[in-house]
Amino acid sequence: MPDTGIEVRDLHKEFPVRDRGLFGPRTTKTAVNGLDLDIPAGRITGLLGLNGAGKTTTIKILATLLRPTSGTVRVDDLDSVADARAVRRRINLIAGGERMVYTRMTGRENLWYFGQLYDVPKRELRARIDELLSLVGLTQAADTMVERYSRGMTQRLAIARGLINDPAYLLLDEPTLGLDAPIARDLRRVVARLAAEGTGVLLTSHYLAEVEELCAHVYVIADGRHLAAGSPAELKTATGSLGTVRVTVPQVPPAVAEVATRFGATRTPADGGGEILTLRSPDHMAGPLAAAIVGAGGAITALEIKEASLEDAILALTDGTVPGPVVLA
Ligand SMILES: Nc1ncnc2c1ncn2[C@@H]1O[C@H](COP(=O)(O)OP(=O)(O)OP(=O)(O)O)[C@@H](O)[C@H]1O
Repeated sequence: MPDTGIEVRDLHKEFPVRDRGLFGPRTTKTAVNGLDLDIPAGRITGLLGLNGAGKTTTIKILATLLRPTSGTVRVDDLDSVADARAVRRRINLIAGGERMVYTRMTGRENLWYFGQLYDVPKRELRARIDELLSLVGLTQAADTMVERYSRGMTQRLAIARGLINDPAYLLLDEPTLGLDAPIARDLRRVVARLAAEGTGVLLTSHYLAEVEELCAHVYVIADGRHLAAGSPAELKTATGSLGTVRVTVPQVPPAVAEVATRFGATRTPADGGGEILTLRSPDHMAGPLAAAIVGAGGAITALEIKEASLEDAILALTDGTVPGPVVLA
């Protein structure tokens, strides 16, 4: 089967809801409103948006847990509604914060059970379970009932469960939610390695640093609609998100004050004496500012550059500062 990726076209999902409580009039809530997404093999694709933007609904449709109201999802050219069984073999879902394993079974029993659900051949399954338990650091706790696991251990088991069928496509909905920093870092490494080996990954996360570290391409959605797409760097450029350059100087003679004014830098007293000149600007302005200060006879005691973050870009997009949709090449 060719690895053509996951192709989402004009996806819509409406939920029937009742306004004003149980006996109110029936209406519909549109959670996903015409999305197009491409999740190719071997790439980590991000899906970002504020609370209620439609991310979880989209991921659940891709995982075949929900049926779309209209539109199509094709996984390696298989239709996710008509060929749902075959699609399920090729995908898996890891959702942080949701109970995805059985507490009245051991870790190993859980993986055995889910492996059988995915039709993993028994002789392969035994070896794969050992491999996955070791990968998520649960070898010692393999035969302990999950109800005795800590939250982090349960989440690690959910990660192993998500990999049990060696999925071609991995859907990650807040996968590091509630994980300790070292375990979250290990998970990011595993995900990066899987993608490098050809797995297609879709990631939603509120930790934008994680998205920035992992994702080659990011879709930003709001109210179930497309708002912007591109690499984290492209999104930052498109929204004009600025970094911060901070230069500490021991004193500000008139020529240096004039440089600060010319660059539009703000001046604040530094803790250990002197002043800090702060410039909100693209990162590449640090060099010219420092050179101008030295050229004006000033001295520099510290120089700090903070790059623009993806968080700034997403905030700019979702608070309406940048009128969407933003079109990138
Ligand atoms: N079963 C449902 N019935 C009615 N409305 C729903 C249902 N599931 C989701 N919604 C609504 O659809 C919209 C999208 O929800 P969804 O959970 O997909 O958003 P999200 O982007 O994942 O948000 P979050 O970041 O908070 O997880 C929300 O307004 C939500 O209230």
